[in-house]
Amino acid sequence: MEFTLYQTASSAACLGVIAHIFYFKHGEHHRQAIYYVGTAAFFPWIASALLSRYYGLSILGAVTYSLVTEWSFALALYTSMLIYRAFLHPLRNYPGPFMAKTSKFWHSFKAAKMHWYRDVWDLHVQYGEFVRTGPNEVSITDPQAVDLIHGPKTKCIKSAWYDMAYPDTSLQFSRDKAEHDKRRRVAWERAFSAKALRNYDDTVISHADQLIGAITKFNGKPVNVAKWYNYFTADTMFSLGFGTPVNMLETGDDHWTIKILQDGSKNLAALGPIPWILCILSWFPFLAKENFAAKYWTEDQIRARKNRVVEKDKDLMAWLLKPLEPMSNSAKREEQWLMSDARLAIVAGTDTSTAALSYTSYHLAKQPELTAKLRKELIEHHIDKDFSVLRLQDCKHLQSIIDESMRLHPPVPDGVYRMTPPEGLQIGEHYIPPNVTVIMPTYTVHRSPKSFEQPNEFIPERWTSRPELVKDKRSFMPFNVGTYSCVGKQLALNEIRTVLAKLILSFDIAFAPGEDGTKLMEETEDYFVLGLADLNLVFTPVKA
Ligand code: HEM
Repeated sequence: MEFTLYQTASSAACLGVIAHIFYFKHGEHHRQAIYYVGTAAFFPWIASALLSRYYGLSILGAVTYSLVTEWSFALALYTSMLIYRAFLHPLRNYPGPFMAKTSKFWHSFKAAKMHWYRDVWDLHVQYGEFVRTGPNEVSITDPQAVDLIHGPKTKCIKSAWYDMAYPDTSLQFSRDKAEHDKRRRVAWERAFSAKALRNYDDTVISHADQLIGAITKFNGKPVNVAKWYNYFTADTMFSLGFGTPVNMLETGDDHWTIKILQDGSKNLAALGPIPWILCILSWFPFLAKENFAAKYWTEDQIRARKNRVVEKDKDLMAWLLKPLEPMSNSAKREEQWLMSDARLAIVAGTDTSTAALSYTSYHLAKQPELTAKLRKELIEHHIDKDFSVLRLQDCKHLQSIIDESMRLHPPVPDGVYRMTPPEGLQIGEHYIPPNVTVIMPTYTVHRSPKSFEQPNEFIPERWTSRPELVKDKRSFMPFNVGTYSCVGKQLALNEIRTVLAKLILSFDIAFAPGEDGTKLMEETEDYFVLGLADLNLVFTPVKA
């Protein structure tokens, strides 16, 4: 061999630095991660075979040269990357924990503890409104960033986080703006038009009545509402999504698919910050056997729904099955959109509304006088005599209590990940360079003293008679705002208002003995949506 081991290692190390500076430092690489890992796994053995065949090295010598080459390359590449991220990166002057600047593993490690939104809150208390939470990521609580990042005219797009299901896609996970806007227009917005929503009222009301029936049967004994609200939202979303409920309200038990979907979301919480790992794992479906079982089960339900005649436009699936225009020329791709959007409806529409209902009920139990006030309002609007989902939206106090609960406890507390456009983003005095992930952490934004007076206090009147307590309304965004905002918002509000109105008209609501809501506040898990801890309440029938 003409080169010494030392010369080989030095050359490989130089190549590693060059690879970082001229290739890996630019653009996105997570989708190709499987090829890099494959190359790293096979390179030493192929190189060893070539070296022993053409350079006459012994097997041991060839393997040594190959491994030294690979490891020197990798070590230099990672060292170059770490030095760049820590000291030379355009975000180097943004404050944040040192470990966060060097690797997303730091975020992943923290997120695995399932309290990420509170960790981010602590970071903002320590570092201010702009915090570097990753090598290429800034978390922002400044209200003037809302329009720039999320508003209708924003040039920001969805970040690499949305590739966690790649190559599978759905409305929420589509990163291609034109494709996303088309899918939203041809299917989802029609499914949630004011007219379409009225067709879902009967389903919402009938599941709400089932819930009230189930709670009545508890006869004053404690009810874990976090669980029962989840039965309601899941049954409603399965009824609207697939045209048939999963009967959780009837059996009083979790359906296995809901449990798997929730467990799957938990695993994604820890790995979501590192999309390249998820892209690699997607090549090994046997690692997520249960998730695939749930996926195939939901796909069977959709096929069954396709063959079932349902009263005209009575469910959401009716609209997903007949988009205004196809998304592509391929029938296989159309089928993929249908399947993933139907799954999205279930995931997006259950845990979120469950959280909103549970936290609002927590506040009702904490301040019993609120229930009496709301009951009076409902009676004034004749909701007790002539129940109407539509007219519930005129009940301003009810809405203020829902809004104030969602302000203090947003069901998607982490916020959503966006990427700055090629020209970067100027937010006041702060310039964020191009292709940087930006996130507005909803929980922290909702409690910003810059936007709300007494930000940590539950004061529903800030949404009615005391508007001076809202200093910057842009900061209130539980459903997010702009092009990518929640398309199911009105359905969610209809569900939440209906259940609350029916409960308030039927029961007085109080904490169960030994309950004060601490568990809900302290032990609820954050995995992008919330995995709620128990909340035990007692419901006493209202005297006629
Ligand atoms: C209180 C309840 C709810 C809250 C707080 C909520 C919140 C959100 C948020 C913050 C987003 C943005 C996610 C992102 O950009 O990654 C979103 C998107 C979405 N939500 Fe909701 N949601 C709720 C209920 C629902 C319901 C009942 C549905 C019905 C299917 C639904 C369907 C969707 C869909 C399809 C998207 C994707 C929209 C898009 O990317 O264009 N959500 N939601």
